[in-house]
Amino acid sequence: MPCTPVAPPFLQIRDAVVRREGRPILEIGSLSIAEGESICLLGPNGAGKSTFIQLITREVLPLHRNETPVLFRGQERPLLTEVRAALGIVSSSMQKQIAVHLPALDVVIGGLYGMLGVPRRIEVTEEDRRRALETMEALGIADLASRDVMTLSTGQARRVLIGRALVSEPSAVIFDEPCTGLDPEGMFYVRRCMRTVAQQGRAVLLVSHYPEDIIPEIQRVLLLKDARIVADGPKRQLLTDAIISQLFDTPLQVRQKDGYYSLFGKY
Ligand SMILES: Nc1ncnc2c1ncn2[C@@H]1O[C@H](COP(=O)(O)OP(=O)(O)OP(=O)(O)O)[C@@H](O)[C@H]1O
Repeated sequence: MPCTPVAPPFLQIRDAVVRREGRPILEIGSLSIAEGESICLLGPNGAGKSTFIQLITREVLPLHRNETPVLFRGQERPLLTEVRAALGIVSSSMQKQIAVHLPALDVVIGGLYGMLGVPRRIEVTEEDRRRALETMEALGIADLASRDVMTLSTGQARRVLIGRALVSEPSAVIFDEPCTGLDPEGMFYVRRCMRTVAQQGRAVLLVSHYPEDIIPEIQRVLLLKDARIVADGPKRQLLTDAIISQLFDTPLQVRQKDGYYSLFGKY
């Protein structure tokens, strides 16, 4: 009987160590994320979350090993263009880089060219516009298309950035602390957009300090503390008072309702 080839993991990490100023700031023994799998990397400030993202995007390199520490779809030396095409990225720091008056649609179109806006040398096609508008429609933000991005609220601009990350149809989207700086309305819509991304069949790779960001579509949680993944498993097993209090070194209570989690201080 012919056997169906098994797809290699989207990401495989083995003995990856990143050192800065003489100390490890990230050490991952073994980790595998399947194609299409959504996860949340949860941890306190300084745990190594940004370094983890940069390891995936290949902006930082781990120490040399005989066996390549980071494999992308089974490849030891993938083309950077291939990695970037597969990954969309949304981060709050990106928003600070938007310092020009542009229609929100142009920011989304910029995602087709790996830029924040449309580069001058590029002639935008009708097809580009159609794709960008369709992406904005899917996220429920088509009404923002002609708005000057500098005049949008932080929450609206964050959703435009999600559109920018999605327009090139990546298979996975990294959400780097997507709700930082947002009011409850902004958080509501950003989390709803994350759900749309997951429901489109794309992997959501969420990095956050807050269990509140973990949308129901994410089942697997990785807890990062002091540069190491200290736990990796289903959220219902890891999002407990004892484990989360230990992760943040703070007395905390975790509550779950309708598939969402919330944190409360045990004052
Ligand atoms: N280039 C660098 N040189 C020295 N130390 C660094 C460098 N980059 C990061 N670090 C340190 O490595 C640790 C992990 O940093 P990282 O930014 O990955 O953490 P994080 O979990 O993303 O933090 P936060 O939640 O505050 O964004 C921190 O202690 C940070 O100060």
